Amino acid sequence: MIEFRDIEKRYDDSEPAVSGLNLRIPDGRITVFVGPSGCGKTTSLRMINRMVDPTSGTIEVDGRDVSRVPPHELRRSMGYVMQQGGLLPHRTVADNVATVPRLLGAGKAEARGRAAGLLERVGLDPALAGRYPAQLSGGQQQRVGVARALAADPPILLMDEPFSAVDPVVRSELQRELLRLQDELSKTIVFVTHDIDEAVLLGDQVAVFGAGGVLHQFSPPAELLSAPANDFVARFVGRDRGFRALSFQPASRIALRPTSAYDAAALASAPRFASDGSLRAALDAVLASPDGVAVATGPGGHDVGTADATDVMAALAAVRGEDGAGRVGPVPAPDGDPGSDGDPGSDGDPGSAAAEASVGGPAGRRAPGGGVADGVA
Ligand SMILES: Nc1ncnc2c1ncn2[C@@H]1O[C@H](COP(=O)(O)OP(=O)(O)OP(=O)(O)O)[C@@H](O)[C@H]1O
Repeated sequence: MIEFRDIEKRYDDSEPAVSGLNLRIPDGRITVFVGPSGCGKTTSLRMINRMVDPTSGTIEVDGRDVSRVPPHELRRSMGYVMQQGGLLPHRTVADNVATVPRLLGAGKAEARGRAAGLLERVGLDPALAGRYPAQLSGGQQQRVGVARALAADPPILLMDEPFSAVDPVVRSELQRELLRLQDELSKTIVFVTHDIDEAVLLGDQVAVFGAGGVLHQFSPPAELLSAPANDFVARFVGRDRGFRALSFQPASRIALRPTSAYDAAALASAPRFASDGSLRAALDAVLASPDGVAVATGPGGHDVGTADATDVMAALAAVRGEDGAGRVGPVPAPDGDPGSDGDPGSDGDPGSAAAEASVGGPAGRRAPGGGVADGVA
């Protein structure tokens, strides 16, 4: 576990970059730091591996105060991926990745073999291994950056806006790839972004920062969407948070109709959604259907029933009727902010409801069957 205790960081006499930060980052999960520009996300991330030292307070990793650990030793246990990949321009892709095992004492052949395995793992075409970074696309460079960060097999991965410089399609691919990798590797990942959609998609836990490096909320994404801690978080999450929250409700709540009730020809071309996916993906399929009817598929890909908008809304109404964590909405509109665009700028509300920074219960990242990954992209 990574624990921030009463952390403050001041670079100079101006407003603190981070203030009063108390946070416990769980092992084996993805924790996302999100917030508008300049709110201390990168500073907080860099204090974990001592690229930046706090002005006061302590950070512990597995109970060890990081200020007592030599930075080079600390960084061996933490991979770091930055926005531009941070690759060495005069070394080939394979050498960029093999450098880390070489530094850790592996022989040349072993390091090369490990690099090839890692590049395959992050989905990079082996034919690109001999190229130089400048000969790769932005998305390919980021894959190499992730492979390099994983080369020492560190338990912790720090990722600073790793996908922000690539186009939306590649970004979505990289996000899915990261979730797939994480299912295999279960690293403790701390991921910085200013994009709330990315935070909600990737995070098991999401920390929302505001002006002056104040933490406003630390919650699983479903809770962030259904119960923002204050007006600042509500504005940051955006007006369509109710729709986004559908990503966390299972499509299995829909009472499906038999496929035999519909015209076979219309059925063949109707959009599909996974019956074990999310309500959001189901609603999307229904809305995309010319006839307003979508077909649910089972785990083997075969058709198991159909649904229309009424069926999806009935499932939603059932969810909304329930108490507790399954709540989708409604969420009270933030005072005086009828037209939020999801980016509250720097007009945070540091004095409002204190951020709850303890880590509770199991994370609720995705609806059963990984439906969110499809639904949010
Ligand atoms: N080396 C530095 N010297 C002085 N001030 C700094 C330094 N690094 C960051 N800051 C200031 O600290 C504050 C927080 O910066 P930080 O980079 O942590 O924010 P951020 O939330 O990651 O922003 P962005 O999303 O724009 O990357 C900002 O006001 C920034 O100007």
